[in-house]
Amino acid sequence: MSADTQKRLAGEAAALRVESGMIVGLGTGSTAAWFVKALAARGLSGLRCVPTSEATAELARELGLPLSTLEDTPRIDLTVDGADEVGPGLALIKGGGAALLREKLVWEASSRCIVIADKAKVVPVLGKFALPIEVVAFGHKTTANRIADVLSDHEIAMPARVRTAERGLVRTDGGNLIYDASCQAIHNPIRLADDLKLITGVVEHGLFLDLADEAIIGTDDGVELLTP
Ligand SMILES: O=C[C@H](O)[C@H](O)[C@H](O)COP(=O)(O)O
Repeated sequence: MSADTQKRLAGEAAALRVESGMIVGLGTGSTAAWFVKALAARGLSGLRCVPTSEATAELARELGLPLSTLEDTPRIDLTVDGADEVGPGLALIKGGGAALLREKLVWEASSRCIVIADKAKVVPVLGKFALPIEVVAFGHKTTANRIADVLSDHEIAMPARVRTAERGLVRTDGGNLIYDASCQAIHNPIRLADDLKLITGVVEHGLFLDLADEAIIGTDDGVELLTP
């Protein structure tokens, strides 16, 4: 079974957790898109959906899901979102699609968060997937030097690299830049998360710790449920 089919199964299973009248946080990425499609197909009444990116907002709009904002609906009942890695205790790396800041704001405003992923995303130790770090553009090279110092304190030798695409530096929906830190193994995610947050110029990082209440993992045999 392909990774995409596993993502679809996870997205469809998560859509069944949504009830009419809920305020729902919509994640970003290819897995979250399956959830958005499955949710729209259910045709539930009274939903209000808070998207975590412009891309998700556009998809939800096309599918006729009623959109809201964190300003208008600051308390969210349930958020469903993908992840780049799902580690022990449902510690996550997110931000491969550069949406980590809005995602974290929506996750933290949610009573319940479900992460959905294909089986290959489940890892024994976080860090094979490069950790995204969102940085303000002003002085970003100076900020990158400070990030390198923190990484080196964590025995991570490779400095983080600014994310680029065909048209130059990748900008987030908020206009910031992304640095990707190739960590290989993050032995103390809590301390790394704290240390990165202390750097002026770092807006957010992709470590989502203690936020996911449940994981729905698509596998070749259906879905597997994980709890922290
Ligand atoms: O910024 C993007 C998000 O954190 C995504 O949820 C994450 O990158 C997973 O994306 P995908 O489902 O496409 O693998």
